[in-house]
Amino acid sequence: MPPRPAKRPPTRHIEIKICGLTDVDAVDAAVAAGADWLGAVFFPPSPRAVTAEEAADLFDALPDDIGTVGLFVDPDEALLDHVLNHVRLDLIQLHGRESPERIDAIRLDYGLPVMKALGVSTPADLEAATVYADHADRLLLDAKPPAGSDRPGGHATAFDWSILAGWHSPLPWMLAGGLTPVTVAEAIRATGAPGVDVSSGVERAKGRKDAALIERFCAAVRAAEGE
Ligand SMILES: O=C(O)c1ccccc1N[C@@H]1O[C@H](COP(=O)(O)O)[C@@H](O)[C@H]1O
Repeated sequence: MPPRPAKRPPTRHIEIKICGLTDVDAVDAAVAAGADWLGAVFFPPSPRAVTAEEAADLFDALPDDIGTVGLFVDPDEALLDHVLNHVRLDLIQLHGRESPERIDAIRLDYGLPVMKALGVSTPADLEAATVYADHADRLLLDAKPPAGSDRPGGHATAFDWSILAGWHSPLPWMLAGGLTPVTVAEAIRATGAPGVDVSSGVERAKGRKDAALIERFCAAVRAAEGE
């Protein structure tokens, strides 16, 4: 019998962030599926918003190798103080119009790394990455919100990934915006993203995560790692 071809081991680890978690079943599904980061949204207009107390319940018993992310939009001190007094966060995601100086202040005050979200629709938008390079720890590239929206992300829309051709990020980065279990492998191939972030694409209804979709999303990423 001819020898069975050796299974190709993954050549890299692509970080997976599941964002906008609101219930313990989805948290358990994300952990079981091998997510690296779990995100909670602290922005009241979002259909995925949780209170600090709810996030503490979701995140308190996580394995040590899973990172927790708090998503904020132009947060003031009162909100950051309140959340960080209740929840163990490993990373602060800033998804608003925070300036480089504001990010410096938040990093200094709270002693946590910051991932700055940048809205992308044209190549010129990538210039912002350089502006934030010496201020943030990570970048998140997301589609811009539709005009008139009450929130700057979580709209299940992707941007044109070809914009990233030849782009070299000055910081570790993640790709976001409209990713799904069906599209994420192609997104990784097209952009070379070292990390991916999903919210809407693993929901059965707005704000309601689906364990099977989380499992399928993570499996698609892990399969793409070996390509
Ligand atoms: O999810 C939200 O409601 C949200 C609100 C305010 C800022 C960002 C938000 N979501 C983040 O946007 C990206 C992309 O999300 P999607 O996969 O396209 O739904 C991701 O980081 C979400 O957590």
